[in-house]
Amino acid sequence: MLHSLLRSVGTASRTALLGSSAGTKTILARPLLKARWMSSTAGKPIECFAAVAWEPKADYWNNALSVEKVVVQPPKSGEVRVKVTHTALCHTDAFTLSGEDAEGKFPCILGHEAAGIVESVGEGVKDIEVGDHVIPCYQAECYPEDQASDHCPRCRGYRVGKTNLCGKIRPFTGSGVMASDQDSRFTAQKDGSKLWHYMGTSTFSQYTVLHAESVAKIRKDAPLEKVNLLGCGLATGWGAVWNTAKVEEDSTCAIFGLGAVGLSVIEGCAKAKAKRIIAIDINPDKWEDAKAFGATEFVNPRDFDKPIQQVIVEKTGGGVDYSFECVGNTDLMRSALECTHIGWGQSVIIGVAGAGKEISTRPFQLVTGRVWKGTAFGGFKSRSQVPELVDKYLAGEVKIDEYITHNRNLTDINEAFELLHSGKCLRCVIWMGNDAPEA
Ligand SMILES: NC(=O)c1ccc[n+]([C@@H]2O[C@H](COP(=O)([O-])OP(=O)(O)OC[C@H]3O[C@@H](n4cnc5c(N)ncnc54)[C@H](O)[C@@H]3O)[C@@H](O)[C@H]2O)c1
Ligand SMILES: [Zn+2]
Ligand SMILES: [Zn+2]
Repeated sequence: MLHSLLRSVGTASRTALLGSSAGTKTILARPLLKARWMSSTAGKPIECFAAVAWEPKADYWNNALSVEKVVVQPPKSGEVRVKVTHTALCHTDAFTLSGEDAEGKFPCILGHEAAGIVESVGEGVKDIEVGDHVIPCYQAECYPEDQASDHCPRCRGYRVGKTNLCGKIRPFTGSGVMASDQDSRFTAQKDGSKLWHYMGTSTFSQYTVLHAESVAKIRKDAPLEKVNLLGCGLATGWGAVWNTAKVEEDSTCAIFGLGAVGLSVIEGCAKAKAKRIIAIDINPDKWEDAKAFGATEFVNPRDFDKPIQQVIVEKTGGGVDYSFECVGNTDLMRSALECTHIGWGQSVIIGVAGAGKEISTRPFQLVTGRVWKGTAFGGFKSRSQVPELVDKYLAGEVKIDEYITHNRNLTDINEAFELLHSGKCLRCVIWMGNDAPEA
């Protein structure tokens, strides 16, 4: 895999990607060079390497991305150009790459779980400076002045605090463009083709352009190769427990799906001092991980010849207080709702289902007091709360390292998708300078 990919990148490009070509020295993150290259690249297009998704591919794990040179335009008004140092792969990237995502727009540069360093800022950007360490956030958060005017109705007036789903730039991030001119900042170097942005982040590129609303500034002592995971999966799982469900001490919880998201839900439940944490997965190999993150018991639906909701209701004497669907399977969403307790049970949907899929249950389930909820980015406000999560990690209050099962170079990103697909990988961190530690 690695070899065929390197072949497709080509020898000259490969040398450049590894940092020994003068033309691409911007790729290097050496602190001594930083001040010089930052001032020399500001205001100019940057040529660098990115993993381009030219078209959707149902078998996304099979060499779907092309690592090649792209040109990244300077940031325009209200934008920030960031040197991406590390990015992880999330199942949402795989989902879009597979063609299941109705919003997927190709060709594009995927990626949304990353960290990096600000290279330059566009006009009018107030609180972000060159050299700042940042986490790109696919769920943007507008500024207080937007909330005081008509710029963001979702964050205005009596609605303040009701949701983290700020809408100010969502129409643009959802359609692969930047807000100021509704255009892209990326082109392919080989033929000038336009490449669309993805989720307002596009972190599978050594440089990316972000709306200032999507940039969470973090402290400089945080290891970028770890905290990049706070850009999506872990924040989502913890937030589903703490912000969306608000799990209480002594409660009973069921978690369906034990990938990184499900495991972070388990960690969140353990931190909330839940008494019983039931981990559910069709892959029995997941039990050891689940236990390490705080699960108290494991259930494999394939061990039973009755519906899993019935199994859980019987096991808990009436149902769980909280359940979380972390797979993206609409049948499982129903099971997750129906295994909660009559009167107060709450089920939170986290998994992203394929385009056109619908959920169903008997209305009686809701009439009798169960609550069906969903969460995006765990309800966290990104710019203001991601830095707090970084603090929590550095204070030893939450895990990150334990979710990182693999590290790979950008040239090996297709292998990373293969690992993700195999179920053997929780999170694989891509080192964008091709300097991943030996596996
Ligand atoms: N709502 C959000 O903001 C948000 C954020 C990040 C990820 N997601 C979504 O969360 C989901 C999980 O992400 P992940 O990265 O942890 O994925 P993952 O693929 O690593 O984990 C999924 C797990 O579900 C298990 N599974 C599959 N089918 C099952 C079944 N029928 N019953 C029980 N278990 C089953 C798999 O064995 C695997 O362990 C994805 O759908 C992803 O797109 C949502
Ligand atoms: Zn807003
Ligand atoms: Zn994600």
